[in-house]
Amino acid sequence: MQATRLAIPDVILFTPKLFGDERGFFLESFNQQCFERLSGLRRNFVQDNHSKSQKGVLRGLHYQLPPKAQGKLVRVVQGEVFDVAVDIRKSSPTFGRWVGEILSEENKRQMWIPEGFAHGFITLSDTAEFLYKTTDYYAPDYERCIAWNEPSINVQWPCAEAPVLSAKDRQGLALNAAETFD
Ligand SMILES: Cc1cn([C@H]2C[C@H](O)[C@@H](COP(=O)(O)OP(=O)(O)O[C@H]3O[C@@H](C)C(=O)[C@@H](O)[C@H]3O)O2)c(=O)[nH]c1=O
Repeated sequence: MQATRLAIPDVILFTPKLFGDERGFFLESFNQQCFERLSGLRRNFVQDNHSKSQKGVLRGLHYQLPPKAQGKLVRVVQGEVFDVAVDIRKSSPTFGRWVGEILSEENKRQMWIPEGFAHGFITLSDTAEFLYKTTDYYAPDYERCIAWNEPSINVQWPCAEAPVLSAKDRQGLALNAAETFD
């Protein structure tokens, strides 16, 4: 496993070591010791999630507030997405800034989205299956959504047409109206 810190260095891109042979391939999709060594963090992942999306579907920008904040370790096992993390920690020098990376079946990369970040992705392939581990349980009362197209964040989503959104995501808040992290 190789780790690269992104322009917001608390967000980490992991590239697993791939063992290919005539049967196919093998990789370690999660190894607690490697995660701790490469990130310098100790986290207890308690939930695994799996979603499938059609092309043009955008899910985000989502987060849970403390005491139910979630760190997320995300990856794609089928298809391709553009995955985005937005720093919403008020005390951070990069508050309101975003980073984005392509995650795909092909590159097998994983992104660590720490607590204190809003997260979203857009599906670039016909379909995409998205898997992620979280450091706390789903808690709908603490769940919040910032609008995917919040102008002050200005994520450069790689899509020409209007994305497909859930009813909830169409109600995403402006950054200055959203509860964020102290
Ligand atoms: C996220 C989640 C949803 N659900 C249910 C609630 C709802 O009926 C259905 C679909 O939920 P949503 O529309 O919120 O799913 P989705 O839009 O895929 O939400 C996810 O988006 C990405 C970007 C994230 O970062 C995740 O943390 C999560 O917020 O699944 C759970 O039971 N457990 C969960 O952990």
